[in-house]
Amino acid sequence: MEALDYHAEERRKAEFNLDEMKIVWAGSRRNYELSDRVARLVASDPVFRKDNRTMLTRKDLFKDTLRKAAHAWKRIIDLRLSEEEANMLRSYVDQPAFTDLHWGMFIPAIKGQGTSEQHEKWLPMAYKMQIIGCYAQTELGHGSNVQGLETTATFDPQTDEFDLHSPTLTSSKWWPGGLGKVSTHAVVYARLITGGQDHGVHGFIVQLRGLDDHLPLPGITVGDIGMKFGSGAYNSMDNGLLRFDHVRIPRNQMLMRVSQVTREGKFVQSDVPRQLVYGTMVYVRQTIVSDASCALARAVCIATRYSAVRRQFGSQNGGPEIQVIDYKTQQSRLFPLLASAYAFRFVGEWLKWLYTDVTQRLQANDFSTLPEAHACTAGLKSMTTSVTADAIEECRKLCGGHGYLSNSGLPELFAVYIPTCTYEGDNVVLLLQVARFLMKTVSQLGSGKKPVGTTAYMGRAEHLMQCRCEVEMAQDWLKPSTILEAFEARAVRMSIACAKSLGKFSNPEDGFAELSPDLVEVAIAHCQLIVVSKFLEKLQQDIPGKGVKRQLEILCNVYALHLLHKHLGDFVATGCITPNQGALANEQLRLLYAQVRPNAIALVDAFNYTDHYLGSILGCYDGNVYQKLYQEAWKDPLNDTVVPDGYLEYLRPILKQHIRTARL
Ligand SMILES: CCCCCCCCCC/C=C\C/C=C/C(=O)SCCNC(=O)CCNC(=O)[C@H](O)C(C)(C)COP(=O)(O)OP(=O)(O)OC[C@H]1O[C@@H](n2cnc3c(N)ncnc32)[C@H](O)[C@@H]1OP(=O)(O)O
Ligand SMILES: Cc1cc2nc3c(=O)[nH]c(=O)nc-3n(C[C@H](O)[C@H](O)[C@H](O)COP(=O)(O)OP(=O)(O)OC[C@H]3O[C@@H](n4cnc5c(N)ncnc54)[C@H](O)[C@@H]3O)c2cc1C
Repeated sequence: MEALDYHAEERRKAEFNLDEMKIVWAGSRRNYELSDRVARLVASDPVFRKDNRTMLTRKDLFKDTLRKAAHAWKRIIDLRLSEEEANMLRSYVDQPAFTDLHWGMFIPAIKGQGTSEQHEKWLPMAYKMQIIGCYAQTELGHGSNVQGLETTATFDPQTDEFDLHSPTLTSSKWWPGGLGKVSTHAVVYARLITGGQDHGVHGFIVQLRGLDDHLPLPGITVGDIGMKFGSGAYNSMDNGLLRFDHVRIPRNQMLMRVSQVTREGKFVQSDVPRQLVYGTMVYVRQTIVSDASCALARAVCIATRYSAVRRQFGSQNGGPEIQVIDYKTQQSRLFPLLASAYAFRFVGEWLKWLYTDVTQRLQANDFSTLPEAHACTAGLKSMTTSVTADAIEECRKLCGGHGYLSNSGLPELFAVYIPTCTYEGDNVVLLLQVARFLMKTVSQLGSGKKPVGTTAYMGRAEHLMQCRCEVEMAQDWLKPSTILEAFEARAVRMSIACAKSLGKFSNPEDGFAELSPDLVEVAIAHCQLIVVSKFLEKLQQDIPGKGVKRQLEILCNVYALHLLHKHLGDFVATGCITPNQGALANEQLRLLYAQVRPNAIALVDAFNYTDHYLGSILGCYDGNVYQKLYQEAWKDPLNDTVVPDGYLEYLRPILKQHIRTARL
């Protein structure tokens, strides 16, 4: 018997080859096959069930997380999964866990900041999970300002050890994931002090708990920081607190790739830039951009499928009502998000390439591209996560009342996702880093130093400052060079205007602080330009499959023109386009939405998400939403009994009070 599919008609409307689009989304046929296999493996395993987790108490949720992590590890070993497959498996399990920090930060910190001897000693144990580690940087009093950390690591030449100490309450480590209840070790960031001199913040490998009894080692106070936003969600993670009372570690546990302390206590700064101490954050920020496309795609998939099932108003002669996806307002809210998911996917792919390139250069002691890698990872992490967090909430609203039900999957997705705007660098703090980089680039324009990479367009500032947009008709906005020039001109004009305003301040730091809201806008304009330009570059590639490239062109235009419409004030105020050209862009945008419409369901099918991963009744593949909502309601614990617990104590006395009153 053929399976019921409420979206069958929608799927028939698609004008492109879905299988080929799935490959474009996955990045390659190999990636597609790997991720498809691993996603199905997770979806079919009852241990990885997650439909009940918002009902669990904190303790039960945490134990469930430990159980899933142990089971995932067993599957990884039994099936001899590669590191890449193992990462995929953990991400499809879709439950924040200590393993994210062990594999995602502890190991990368040792790899990036440790020496080869330190790699040999620590990495084999970490890879086998004989030790479990976390990344302990943030403190109660300082997160963004890493140079303000207070924990000290004082070298004692007598014993060849560091003495780790938390001198104040605010120096308590606070937030590290996996620290609270699980980690046996941590990479701890502390101020290095030798001979009474403070050498700034460095990383140290510190054992926290006994490997036999899991008890904190002497001098260490450790625990969980408490419940976080939402039910389920990030509460599966044991974000922790940590204090040191003169804890001793051997000298060779300082991560010594960037700087060293000799046996005599001499501090040696190598020719590696000190910013490499921040390298793990750069790595994770890069992964967060790709993850943003996944989270956004997930929310968009739910909202798109539901919008095709949901009908409201407009029934004629007793016929069906209108699918809400056919309302132009629904399209103008939903389709830019669909386009953004694809845009973030491609910029994420490019950022991964950039990161790999900078890593190879660093190994060869070429540090020239580090500032750009920092600016790109910081800026794109900030921009994509802010958009995604807002988009998840918009998708909830696009699903009307049912979007607010836990089983729509959207509330939990929102709750898990939003801290991404804060962790790995607060989004505003990161945009200010991008702005610094841009202002530095502008200040060097006259010096003969040619801007390269993502700021190469600034080298054409003279042209971009006075060019005029040539759009006369709506369809002129479909020309890639017209779009690109408008975004470049807007970014460079905003940058130069800010640089000029900064020049009016006698103290540049005062100027930077005063103008910081404008500088944030400049950074956003630059990041949007990067995303638009990488989408356009993607379209230069050979993309096989009937209609696939055409759909991507439509999505790219939607992405660019919706940004232009949203930030029309910037484009017009900087004289990049006229108000009339802005209106033509909006006209073209409406035409593009009509072209997306028949392909919308297939475009979200291309994400290839299993129903397990989506975790949403509204987004399920077959679209059988109402029956599933109805069945699911009866599974709620409140429906275990017809009359609720508490009726006799609390309800009945109120309901019966009129009898007593009447008797009085
Ligand atoms: C496939 C596997 C996937 C695994 C994924 C794992 C994902 C796991 C996710 C788990 C979930 C959550 C984990 C969360 C973890 C955390 O949150 S860890 C803590 C993160 N903390 C932060 O991000 C702090 C943010 N603050 C900073 O980064 C810095 O303090 C800040 C940059 C804001 C300022 O630093 P200063 O040293 O004061 O720098 P400044 O004076 O402004 O700049 C000096 C100079 O240095 C350059 N710079 C700064 N940062 C970097 C960098 N990271 N890399 C390179 N260069 C950097 C800066 O541009 C300046 O350069 P200039 O040329 O002198 O101007
Ligand atoms: C779920 C979660 C997981 C985490 N996991 C880890 C982990 O594993 N390891 C770890 O070490 N840390 C972790 N953290 C901590 C995280 O990295 C920090 O919270 C983050 O870097 C932000 O720092 P903060 O909390 O000090 O924010 P603050 O800097 O105090 O920010 C507060 C406000 O001040 C503003 N602000 C701050 N500085 C400036 C400035 N210079 N200019 C303008 N505005 C400014 C910010 O924009 C924000 O609005 C985690 C945090 C969360 C929420």
